[in-house]
Amino acid sequence: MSLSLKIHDVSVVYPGRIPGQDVVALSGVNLEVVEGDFVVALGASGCGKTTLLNLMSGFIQPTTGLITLGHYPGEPPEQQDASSLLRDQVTGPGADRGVVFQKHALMPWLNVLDNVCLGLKLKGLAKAEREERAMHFLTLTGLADFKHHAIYQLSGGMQQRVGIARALTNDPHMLLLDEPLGALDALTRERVQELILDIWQRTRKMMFFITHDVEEALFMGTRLIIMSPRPGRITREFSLEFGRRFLASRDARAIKSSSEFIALREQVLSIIHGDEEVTA
Ligand SMILES: Nc1ncnc2c1ncn2[C@@H]1O[C@H](COP(=O)(O)OP(=O)(O)OP(=O)(O)O)[C@@H](O)[C@H]1O
Repeated sequence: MSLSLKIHDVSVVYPGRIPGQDVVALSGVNLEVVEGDFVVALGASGCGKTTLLNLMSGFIQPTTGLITLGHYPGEPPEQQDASSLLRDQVTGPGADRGVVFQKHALMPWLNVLDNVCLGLKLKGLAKAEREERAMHFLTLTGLADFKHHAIYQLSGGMQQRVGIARALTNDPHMLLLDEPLGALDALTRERVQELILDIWQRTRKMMFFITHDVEEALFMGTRLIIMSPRPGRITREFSLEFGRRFLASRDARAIKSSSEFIALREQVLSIIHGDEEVTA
C-alpha cells in the first residue's frame, strides 16, 4: 500500500464581484500523486494551477468533489468505502504537506536558523531538538554556514533555499511548490533546480511543482500535467525521464540540449501557446 494524494472530480468556483459572473477556476479535475512522483504543472495564466495547489495544501476547499491523502490498496475511488474516503479527506493545512511560495514568505526579523525553526517552535519542540532538526535541513540546502545571517543578507536563491529548508522541517510527505524559482536569475535557478532534484532523490517526498518555464518543467518532473483555462482543467499528461537522467549523469547541459528534450519542449510550447491564443 503506498501513500497517495487524490483529487476526485473536483471543481472550484470563486464568487464573482457581480452576481452571475462566478469564476469556474477548476472543473472536472482528477489527479493522483503517489510516492516517488514529481508532478509538474504547466499552463497558460489563469488555468487554475495555484488553485489546484491551494486545494492540495488545504488552504481552500473544493466547491464539488474531494481530496484525500492516505494509503490505498490501489482500487479506484468508486470502489473505496465512503468511511475511508471521509477519514482521509483533506480538510485543511497539515504538517504532512509543506508549501514553498514564489516569494519566500520568511520573517525578516528572525535570522535564518530561527526562520527554519519557527514551525517547530509553534509545535512545542524543545530548543535543542528543533535546532538539531533545522540544522539538518540547512545543511541539506547548503546553508549551514549562514544560520546566524539576517534574511536581508541573503541572495534571492539563498532565501528560497531557506524557504525549502523550512518546508522540510516538519518532514512532510509532500512538498507543494508554487513557482518557487520564478524570481531567480538563470544561473541560480539552475542550481536550485538541481538542489530540489537532489532533495527529492534523497527524501523521496511527493512533489507538486508549478512553473511557467517549459524547460524547467521537463527537466524537473517525472510527470508533466498541462492545464488549460476556462474552465481550468488538466488536458494533457506526459511522463518524463530527464530529471532521473540528470541525477544519474549530473550533466544538465547535455540533457537540455538533447534532440529528445528539444522536441518535447517544442510540442509542449505549441500546446500552451495554442491555449494562450484562444483565451487572449
Ligand atoms: N480568490 C479568488 N477570487 C476570485 N477569483 C479567483 C481567486 N483566485 C483565483 N481566481 C481566478 O481563478 C482563475 C484561476 O486562478 P489561479 O491563480 O489558480 O490560476 P494560475 O494558473 O495559477 O494563474 P497564474 O499562472 O497567472 O498564476 C483565474 O481566472 C483567477 O482570476
